[in-house]
Amino acid sequence: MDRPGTHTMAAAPVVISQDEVRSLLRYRDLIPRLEDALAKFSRRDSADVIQPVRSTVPYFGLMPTYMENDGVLCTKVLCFYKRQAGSALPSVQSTVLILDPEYGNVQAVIDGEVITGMRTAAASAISAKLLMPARAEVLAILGSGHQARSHYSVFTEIFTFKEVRVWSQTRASAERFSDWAGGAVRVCGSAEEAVRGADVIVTVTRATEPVLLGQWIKPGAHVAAVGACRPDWRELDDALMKEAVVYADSKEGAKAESGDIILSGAEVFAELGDILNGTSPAHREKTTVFKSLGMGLEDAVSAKLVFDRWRAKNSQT
Ligand SMILES: NC(=O)C1=CN([C@@H]2O[C@H](COP(=O)(O)OP(=O)(O)OC[C@H]3O[C@@H](n4cnc5c(N)ncnc54)[C@H](O)[C@@H]3O)[C@@H](O)[C@H]2O)C=CC1
Ligand SMILES: O=C(O)C1=NCCCC1
Repeated sequence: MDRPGTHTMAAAPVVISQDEVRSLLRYRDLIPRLEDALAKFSRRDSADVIQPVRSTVPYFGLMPTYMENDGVLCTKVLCFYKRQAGSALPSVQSTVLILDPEYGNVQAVIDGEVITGMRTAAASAISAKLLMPARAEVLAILGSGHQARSHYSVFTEIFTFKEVRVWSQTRASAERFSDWAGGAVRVCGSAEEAVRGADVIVTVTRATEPVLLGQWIKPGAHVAAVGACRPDWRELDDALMKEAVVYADSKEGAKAESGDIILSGAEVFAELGDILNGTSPAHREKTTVFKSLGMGLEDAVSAKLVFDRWRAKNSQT
């Protein structure tokens, strides 16, 4: 593409692999940037963030974000394809593109898997920082796949739990997860056993029917609900959705995509950004649910961090 007045070709995009993303992205850098971006999003100032609800056709989603004041133009493309039995591929495959906001050329093509794992877990960790009870001792994780691992990593990096429990569809997969975590995780035989008495519960399953029931939950617990991102899928039952104070990453996203919200008729009380802006209270003393759908904004912030680090590293050599 010719840049106005120069008649030179735009540089070819750089390709940043999954291993490079893993070496460049750190939760300690990502979390404060995500907090800042979520707060900006909730102020709804279009010069700060324009991020529509994900646009989808069967098996494919597009997640664009424009941050004029920060000079960020970005989109994630994601595909939900069936995996072959035994495949190590994730259920969702994604790529993040960074574009030059002035000229529109693609500057970087970045593998989306590590970004998706880390930014989703970081958003859940932010919800827990804001909403979990003051003395949180027990963490329960339902599900043992890709998101379970990133959630375990960030929750044990930034909080200190006395006990971490996992439940999964099969005992073997929960045991593999516990082995991966160095054996520090108690494998539970049922979801109920895992969540009874837990202070923080993370649901990271591909369930389409509720796996977490309100009757099992300790009053005041915090739930980060990450799966069930389709309008007819559930992870949480009506009792929990109606009893809890429900927060979301984006109210528009939650109302369009979350079966737990749409089918239970629960109200979204506030976004995480509203708490960060001080415009809505964090009801730590009550049972709370953070309904996470995932935002293009989170990918954009993560990808910018990766690209900035990549450029700094590669300009020195
Ligand atoms: N909120 C967000 O930003 C994001 C949400 N997701 C969602 O999070 C969930 C987990 O994603 P990954 O860890 O990448 O998937 P994964 O395929 O790696 O792991 C899924 C886990 O769910 C379990 N599972 C599958 N069906 C189940 C059922 N019927 N009942 C109970 N457990 C079941 C599997 O055994 C496995 O442990 C998915 O629903 C995915 O769509 C994924 C990325 C971002
Ligand atoms: O935000 C994402 O990325 C995803 N959200 C819902 C499920 C698929 C991936």
